[in-house]
Amino acid sequence: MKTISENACFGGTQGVYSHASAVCQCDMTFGLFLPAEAKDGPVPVLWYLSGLTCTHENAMTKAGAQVWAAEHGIALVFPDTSPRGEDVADDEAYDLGKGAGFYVNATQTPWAPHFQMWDYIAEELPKLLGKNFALDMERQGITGHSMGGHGALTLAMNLPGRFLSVSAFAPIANPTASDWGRKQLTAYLGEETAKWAKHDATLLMQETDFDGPILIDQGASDQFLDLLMPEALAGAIAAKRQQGTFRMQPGYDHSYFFVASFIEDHVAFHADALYAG
Ligand SMILES: N[C@@H](CCC(=O)N[C@@H](CS)C(=O)NCC(=O)O)C(=O)O
Repeated sequence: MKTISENACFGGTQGVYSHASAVCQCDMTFGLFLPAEAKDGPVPVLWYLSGLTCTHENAMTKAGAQVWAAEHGIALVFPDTSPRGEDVADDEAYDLGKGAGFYVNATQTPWAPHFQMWDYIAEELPKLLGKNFALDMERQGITGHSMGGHGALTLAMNLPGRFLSVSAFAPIANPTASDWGRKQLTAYLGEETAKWAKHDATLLMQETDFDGPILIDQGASDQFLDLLMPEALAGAIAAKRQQGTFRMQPGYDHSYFFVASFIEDHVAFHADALYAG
């Protein structure tokens, strides 16, 4: 693992690190905010998965999460959204290939050799983090924006027991029924739609064992609302009688100004779950 940068931040440290990823077969970069408390022992962890076109950097510099993480003594992880490098396949469209890994393990050509973002986030990066930093991996929460909200919800629901809480900002909520989903799931996983189901938060909600709290914020003026399909997930949450809060926020669009406006609530929501008991 290589340290790219470390900056003092709200009494803690905002770091950027890179490492050779065995599952993605390339070098991967991630951001990690450690609060001051990490100097004295392991602290709880909140994952932040980013959306289309993002690297590890967008949320780290634009969401304003560190001040609240410092207040609650929680670490923040900002992973990249896809494999990187010259030999990694890409597409001309911004919503496929680099910056658009969709948090799945690709099985199809030309994506399969590097696009293993599910295993990267679920397996490889947590092991690396637990080994190298003062993090309490028994106390993890996960959040994300747009494609990252989809990643956060599907990881939490597929890995019951791993995350004590899950939240999302404008998640891609029903990708198997949306052009933000069908295109990428076909490209990465193939045309057999049965293989897509574990990557759809709305479908998973009907059968999940995840019993932690869920918080979802959605901007009512989001320019991508029809692609995100929040009403499908809201309906599934209600139908399941899942513990959860869904908030439609009038006037807010899809940007980081929206994320930054509600990140305080999300960090506090996760802190409640991570410090409970
Ligand atoms: N490529 C499109 C959409 C990309 C987009 O809105 N990406 C969101 C996540 S889905 C984002 O966080 N972009 C990076 C940023 O705002 O820093 C555009 O540029 O309008």
